[in-house]
Amino acid sequence: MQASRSEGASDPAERDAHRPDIGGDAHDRDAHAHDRDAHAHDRDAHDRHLVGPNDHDPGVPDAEDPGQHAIVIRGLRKTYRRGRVAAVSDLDLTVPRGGVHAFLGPNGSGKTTTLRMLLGLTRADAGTMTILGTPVPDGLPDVIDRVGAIVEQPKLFPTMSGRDNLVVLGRGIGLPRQRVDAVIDQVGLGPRAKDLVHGYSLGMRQRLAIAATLLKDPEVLIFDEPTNGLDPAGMHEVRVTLRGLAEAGRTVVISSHLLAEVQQVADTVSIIGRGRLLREGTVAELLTSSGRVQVRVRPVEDAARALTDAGYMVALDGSDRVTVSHPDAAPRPDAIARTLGEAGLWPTELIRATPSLEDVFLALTAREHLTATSGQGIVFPGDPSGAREGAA
Ligand SMILES: Nc1ncnc2c1ncn2[C@@H]1O[C@H](COP(=O)(O)OP(=O)(O)OP(=O)(O)O)[C@@H](O)[C@H]1O
Repeated sequence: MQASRSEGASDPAERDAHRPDIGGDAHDRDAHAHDRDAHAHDRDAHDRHLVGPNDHDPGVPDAEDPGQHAIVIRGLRKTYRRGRVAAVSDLDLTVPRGGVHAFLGPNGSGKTTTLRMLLGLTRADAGTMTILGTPVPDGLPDVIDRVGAIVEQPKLFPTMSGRDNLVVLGRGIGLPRQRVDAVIDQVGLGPRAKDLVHGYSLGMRQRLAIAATLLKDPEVLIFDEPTNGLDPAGMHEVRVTLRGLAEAGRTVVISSHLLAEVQQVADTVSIIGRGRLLREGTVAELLTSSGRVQVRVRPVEDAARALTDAGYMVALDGSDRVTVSHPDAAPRPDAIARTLGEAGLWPTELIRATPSLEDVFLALTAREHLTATSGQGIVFPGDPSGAREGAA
């Protein structure tokens, strides 16, 4: 594994101390040190947990054979500040082999913590994790050469050329120079490879970091927020690079909260909120199953009742419109019209609305947040799961 600054540190305490940007204030670091102590006490119990494939969920194919997936996580948990901050709570995650998988969640939802646990950079409190079928963190030495990752800002030497940076890294792990040229080509840095890194744009630096992870030709690539801080051109460069890597047969896992960006590059997605899985599937499935129909009808309350009685979910926004969704599949306008007609109600307008990934994400994560903080049933316009509570 290359290119992540922390990965060279083998002692867990030292690795955590290198964490530059999360919980970075002194207060948090102290709290974190306490956490480490507390966790050291129950490491035996923890190690018993992290020994192999999930055995709680026998019906799920990956539970039977995690080897058929790039990454399988079950029941993963991590708390900080002596249990007061739950960063990850019983998280389940399945990343298929091949393609780009986006790991999505709002700020603070536990993405980085999850990736760090997966890579052995911080310890889980409970749960099982496998990479390419190998239980981690115990089996990391067996699988580490098949994984490349960037979870923190990689260290590049700005006064050296991009190529020389890679030569130094390659030499350190005994790779021939030809391998450096190959990875430069793979990320499209060729024409600028001999320029000094301090003249590189952020997008070029990120592609250089990605090139460094490719030196050992890994099957699985894990990038935490790879387009963070990039301008649209930089994002485009990185997106093209990620797509190219996936098309060459690798599994690329990216964490992100840039939804429009992800929609253009990902094949599969998992969305988390407050450390829990909210939804996973292909981008196409997620968008199709989240389709809605907007119906203009009066009186809206009667329409909402008729539709919820028929198994639909309905959100009201105070106008004469209802937004209708269904738990299993996108609702059909003709079926909605029939249901309303049977109740003696006549819609004046039915518009099929296809959500963006951002709509799906916002609906899922907003509901998660507000339900957790208020404990009330809430109607979110367009949020299928919240809608029934409000309309019923
Ligand atoms: N070392 C730490 N000490 C204390 N709390 C922490 C530490 N690391 C993370 N947390 C807390 O755990 C939660 C999850 O953080 P994490 O960084 O994993 O989320 P994230 O989804 O990656 O967020 P972002 O998108 O902002 O990077 C947050 O509440 C965060 O403040």
